[in-house]
Amino acid sequence: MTTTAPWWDRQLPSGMPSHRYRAVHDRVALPSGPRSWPDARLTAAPLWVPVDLRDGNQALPEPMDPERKRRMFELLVAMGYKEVEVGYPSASQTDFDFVRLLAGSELAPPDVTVSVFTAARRDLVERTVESVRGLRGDVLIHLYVATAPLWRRLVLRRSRQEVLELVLAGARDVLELAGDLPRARFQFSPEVFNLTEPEFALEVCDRVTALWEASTDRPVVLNLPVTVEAATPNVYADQIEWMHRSLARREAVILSVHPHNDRGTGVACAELALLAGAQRVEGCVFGNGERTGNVDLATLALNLHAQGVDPRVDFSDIDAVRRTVEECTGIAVHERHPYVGSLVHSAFSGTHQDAIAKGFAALREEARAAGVDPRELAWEVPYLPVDPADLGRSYDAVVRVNSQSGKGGAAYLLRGATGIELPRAMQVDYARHVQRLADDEGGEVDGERLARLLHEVYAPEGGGVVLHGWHDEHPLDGAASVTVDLAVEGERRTRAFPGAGPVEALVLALAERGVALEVRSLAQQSLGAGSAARAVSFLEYAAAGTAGWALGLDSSTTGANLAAVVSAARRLVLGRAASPATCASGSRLR
Ligand SMILES: CC(=O)SCCNC(=O)CCNC(=O)[C@H](O)C(C)(C)COP(=O)(O)OP(=O)(O)OC[C@H]1O[C@@H](n2cnc3c(N)ncnc32)[C@H](O)[C@@H]1OP(=O)(O)O
Ligand SMILES: CC(C)C(=O)C(=O)O
Repeated sequence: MTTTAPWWDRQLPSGMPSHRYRAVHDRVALPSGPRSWPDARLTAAPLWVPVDLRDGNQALPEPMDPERKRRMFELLVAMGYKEVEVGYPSASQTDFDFVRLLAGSELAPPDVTVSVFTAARRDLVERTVESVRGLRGDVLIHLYVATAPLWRRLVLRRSRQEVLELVLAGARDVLELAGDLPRARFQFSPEVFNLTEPEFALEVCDRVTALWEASTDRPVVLNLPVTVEAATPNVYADQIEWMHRSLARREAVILSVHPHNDRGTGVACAELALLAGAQRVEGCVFGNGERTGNVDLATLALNLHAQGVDPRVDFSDIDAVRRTVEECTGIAVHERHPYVGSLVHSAFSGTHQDAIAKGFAALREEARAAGVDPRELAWEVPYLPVDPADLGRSYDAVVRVNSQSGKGGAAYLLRGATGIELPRAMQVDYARHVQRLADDEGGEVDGERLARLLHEVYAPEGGGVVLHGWHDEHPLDGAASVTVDLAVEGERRTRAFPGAGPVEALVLALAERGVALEVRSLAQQSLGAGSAARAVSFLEYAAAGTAGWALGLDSSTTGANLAAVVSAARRLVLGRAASPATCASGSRLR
């Protein structure tokens, strides 16, 4: 195969020392075998195990104090997690005390399994077992030993055989010290599984499950971690599928994964591992953990939700979850974090806003036609993979306006802030003003500012045009007429216009005073209901080679129409003052 780059690829060697690294395939060869994960589908949530209180906690610059541990635990339980790794009780007094707190209180419900972590050292196992005595529910004693060659050579300084013996000695200690605890089960993790020779990982795991006599009544958790992510997720999927097919006592094993996120593909690793036969996932709620973190349980759960699969944990108030996690870890969740970031349901760009607004309108219309709440309908809104309302978010932040936005976004936000639905052609004109404002002021334009802008542009004050009053007369023996009491630039006159309607009369009165305009279209909308109802009029006018829009608001539709004509006249007068050639903010007629 040639390595010559095609003509369209002009990238040059970077000069970075990439030659110092070796691909995982060159370090750990996976035995070939059948592979079914590429065709599998995720149809059910796995057993989730948050390790925020252990793996997440050990990675914090300032580990959680007892109060924060407690809050995190309560949150996890309230969200519906049924197995929680609560600490490394032999490693710190805080962790030991926390497990004792759980044992001596009602904090851990009986249906929640409490998992505790230990290395393979007898004194550490002893202390671990001491910590869990008296717990009401199931207990999982989680033993780990690194099995990968680099760790064997540099960290443990033991041969393969010696590492196997270390594991078995630890497993014997666990069995001896905790085997008689009524509700204890065991877990083993060959740490750095992903960089361990598969046959060795298999041998170690099979020896442990044999020693612990794994059975369907007392299954053993085999947790195969991506301790340091080092390969593309398909490699991990192959490793998991091979283990899944090769393990002895498979029916007595709960196959678990524990991906880290060094390559940024922890979520992909977990998902592909589930396709490949894993049944349980360890991770942290928003991906806290060593280096780039543990796999993000929120993303995994909500990825399922967004595919129509019940995640079996509750993220319906995701911001409350985020606040607690942030307070407990002291680490802020990024604005672009999947599902939970403050910006992830917001669209600033015009085409996205347009599409989202159309999606919402279609949903509203479908719901209206079917006589149901929109939340009962299948979610199909472009650019929004999930309904923000499912996560306890309002729609307020969905569309946000800045200089990248278009007419759809501005109109959408204005509608939310004022209830006013601009006619489509007026949206185009208004968007130009919004764009100018966003460019001039920089940053974001909120709904309140959009409402002010609407009034400033389309219903300006001043211009010397004041409609003091009007009335119509319908004499029984004569022609109807409308009388208009109008001031233009300080000069007030009252005049009757026989045969004219109110709008026409006002237009004629203005023309007499040198403010000529032609009404091209007039549309109305009512705002609110009952005695508080108000009418809004949208007037499109032409005058002296220009066209423009004006807005009128009043308690009656006629009053709103007349107010819109006054607004148009003011715009013309103000525009003349600003520039004799063009009308203020109006567009020239072609
Ligand atoms: C991938 C993971 O997340 S693993 C979990 C990591 N978590 C933590 O380390 C948090 C808490 N840890 C601690 O507080 C400490 O490491 C303790 C209390 C457990 C042990 O402390 P120390 O006895 O001082 O050992 P220290 O941490 O310096 O070094 C680890 C020792 O354990 C050995 N070791 C490492 N893993 C294991 C294991 N799974 N089983 C047995 N021994 C192990 C190392 O080879 C090293 O031994 P050495 O001192 O003979 O070289
Ligand atoms: C030992 C296991 C579970 C672990 O924390 C890891 O490998 O990251």
